[in-house]
Amino acid sequence: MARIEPSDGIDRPLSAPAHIVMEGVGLSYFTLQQETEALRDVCFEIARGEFISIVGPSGCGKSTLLSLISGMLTPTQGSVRIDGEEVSGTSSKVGYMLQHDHLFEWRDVLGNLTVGAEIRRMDRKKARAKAETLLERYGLGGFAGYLPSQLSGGMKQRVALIRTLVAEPDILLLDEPFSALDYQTRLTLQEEVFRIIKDQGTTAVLVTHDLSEAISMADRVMVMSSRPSTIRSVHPITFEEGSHLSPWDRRQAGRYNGYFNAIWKELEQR
Ligand SMILES: Nc1ncnc2c1ncn2[C@@H]1O[C@H](COP(=O)(O)OP(=O)(O)OP(=O)(O)O)[C@@H](O)[C@H]1O
Repeated sequence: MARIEPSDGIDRPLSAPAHIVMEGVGLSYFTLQQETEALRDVCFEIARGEFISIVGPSGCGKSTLLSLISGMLTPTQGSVRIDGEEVSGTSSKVGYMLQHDHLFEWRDVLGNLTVGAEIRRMDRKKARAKAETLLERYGLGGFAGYLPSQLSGGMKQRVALIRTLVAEPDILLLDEPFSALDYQTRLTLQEEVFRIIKDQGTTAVLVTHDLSEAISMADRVMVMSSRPSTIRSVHPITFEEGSHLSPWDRRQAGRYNGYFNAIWKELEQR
């Protein structure tokens, strides 16, 4: 029987330089009626090019964590740094992919891909050329003139990913990007998105409720506790068969079930 590496849940120092660092991060939401403490004393480092999955109970603060990395939220305590610099506001270096594609229905695929460049008043020609190259590379070459309503759900999510990549982000934040898709499309897109991220060497942080997705895509899986949430444990995911197995191959690999059972038990304990 295949053995899995023991994981004591303790985060180890990175072997590569840190790309994203959170130190003592706390985040509370304030409304007229109440204060909601979402995160407390969150500390972690993510290396450049690393793929991290975040799992945890519903409402524990996973999306909040991504918003802090993206600069859409500012921590109430502690600091968030990217490449050693304190995050202050949003940046085109950080891309976001969400559960729903949020494509503009009245713009064709190419128009959707270049909208970010237009808003940021970047070179339109350059953005258009980049968009066309990416469409070609990722199998949507013939669809530049299609409207979103003429595409399948999986194709629309692929366009949403390409739209993010046009800005050449260093960091990709993925907030349940496959959860609205049917099972077969979800598996196919996981394969494609994984390959694209590895091709580009992008640092990726995936929030998901699907433990199988978390384990099959990530270098490390972070488990969050319930609210006020902190990082409960970190599980490095390694396979004897090699480090560049696709998500599909990882699911068939010997250590996969061991990881699944260990993390599932933790999630059950809350
Ligand atoms: N804008 C807001 N104002 C007040 N409270 C908020 C706001 N956004 C989130 N919260 C609260 O903060 C907590 C964390 O929310 P968040 O969306 O980050 O959790 P999550 O782990 O991503 O949830 P889920 O797994 O259900 O998607 C929740 O209790 C939520 O109700």
